[in-house]
Amino acid sequence: MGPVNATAAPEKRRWTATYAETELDAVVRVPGSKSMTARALILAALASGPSAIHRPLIARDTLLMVEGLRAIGVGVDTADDALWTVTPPAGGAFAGGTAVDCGLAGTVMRFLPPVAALADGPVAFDGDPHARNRPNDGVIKALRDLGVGIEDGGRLALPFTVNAAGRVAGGELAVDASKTSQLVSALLMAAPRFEHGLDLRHTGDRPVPSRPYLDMVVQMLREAGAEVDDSEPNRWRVAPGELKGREWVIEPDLQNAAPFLVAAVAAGGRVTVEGWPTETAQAGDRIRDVLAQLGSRVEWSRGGLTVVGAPDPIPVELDLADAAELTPALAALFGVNRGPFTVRGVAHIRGHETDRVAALVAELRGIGADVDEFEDGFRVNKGGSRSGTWKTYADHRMAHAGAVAGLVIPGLVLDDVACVSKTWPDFAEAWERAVLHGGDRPAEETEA
Ligand SMILES: O=C(O)C1=C[C@@H](OP(=O)(O)O)[C@@H](O)[C@H](O)C1
Ligand SMILES: C=C(OP(=O)(O)O)C(=O)O
Repeated sequence: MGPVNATAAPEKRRWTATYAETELDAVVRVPGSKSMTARALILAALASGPSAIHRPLIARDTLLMVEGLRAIGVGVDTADDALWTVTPPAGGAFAGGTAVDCGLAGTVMRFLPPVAALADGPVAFDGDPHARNRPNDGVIKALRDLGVGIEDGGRLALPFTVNAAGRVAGGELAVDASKTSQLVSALLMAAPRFEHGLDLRHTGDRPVPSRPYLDMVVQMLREAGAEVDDSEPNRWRVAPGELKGREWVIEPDLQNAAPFLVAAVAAGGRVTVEGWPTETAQAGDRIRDVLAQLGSRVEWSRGGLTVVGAPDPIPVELDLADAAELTPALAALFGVNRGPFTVRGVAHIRGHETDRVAALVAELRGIGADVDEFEDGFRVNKGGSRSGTWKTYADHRMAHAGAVAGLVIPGLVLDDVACVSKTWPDFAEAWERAVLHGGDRPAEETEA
């Protein structure tokens, strides 16, 4: 079982980031992928029979998804931390007349409404205060275009109610998914249950960000038995049909792993993330190329992926449109005593847990860095090293960034580290273990 009240917004907790007195030598075990767990839960709920999810992520976002599914009549047994079982409602009939708390989870606020649209009555959605500022106009407009009634008080954002009538006709649909790829993932997963399936096009002026997540959803839909044609750019066709209940095995979360690998560069030394998949659709896999580009050694050893940090990382200009969640940790790496460093292509992270471009620029300037802000990114001209308070803005990845900065800046205090509960409640403890005690298995035991 997860901690009590693990779906509530966490109480704030100050934390002095762990300072790295010496080079790192750690082997780290990270929890399951948020994105795979969320998709497995949704596909299992839509399936015609029960499913099992091995090594699910147990964190606020996925527990909110579980609660949301339970609210519409899905049976989810979470008693065993290593294996969740999901039982769809009899006849696939989701229950209306209920409410869903999205917390701050993009996956919940986007993935669940199209499923709720199949329920037999209204389903109300709301979330944390900042969740109301996150872009959700795409989901609301798409469901309206599909003939589903939505009450949103004209806000085109949370809170809103899906006035479900038990069926969605489906068919052709055009959306602008430039603010979030999750809009496409959400519609594709529910599509096999639409009477005519879905012929979805992205017609926005800007590209869909975070594209590996679309490969992930297509792959998982096919594994569940759906017929998906994604052969044309910006178009996805999903045939109506049954989704099968099945066994899902969740990979380690590579976005949560990334700051640990970045730490090997920031503090020097080597860090291994156990069980890194050799083939994956996870966007976080991009960190391998990025760290190699900076001059680090990246190799398969010690039961996972090992990074030996570049002593003098090469300044880079990165387009992180496809893997933008890597931005905070990399910004902290170059923002302390280093630079130049440029990230572009990440305008959409202004709509993440906080405006991450603005937040990173503010916190890097707070430690004395010279930074230019652009609409779609920023440039660190010269890093800083002033200690003080690093604000996290209720954003787990801002906490990860503060942890990276604090490896090198003695006494850096994060105003709140509890926000990590969104995807890894024990992040701070795991970080401390990795920096001070060799991580989850002493490295000398794993020498091959
Ligand atoms: O589909 C998913 O599981 C995700 C897609 C991405 O969203 P955006 O496309 O909004 O960046 C990513 O940032 C998020 O953490 C998880
Ligand atoms: C953007 C993120 O989350 P969400 O799924 O809430 O969009 C994230 O985890 O970095």
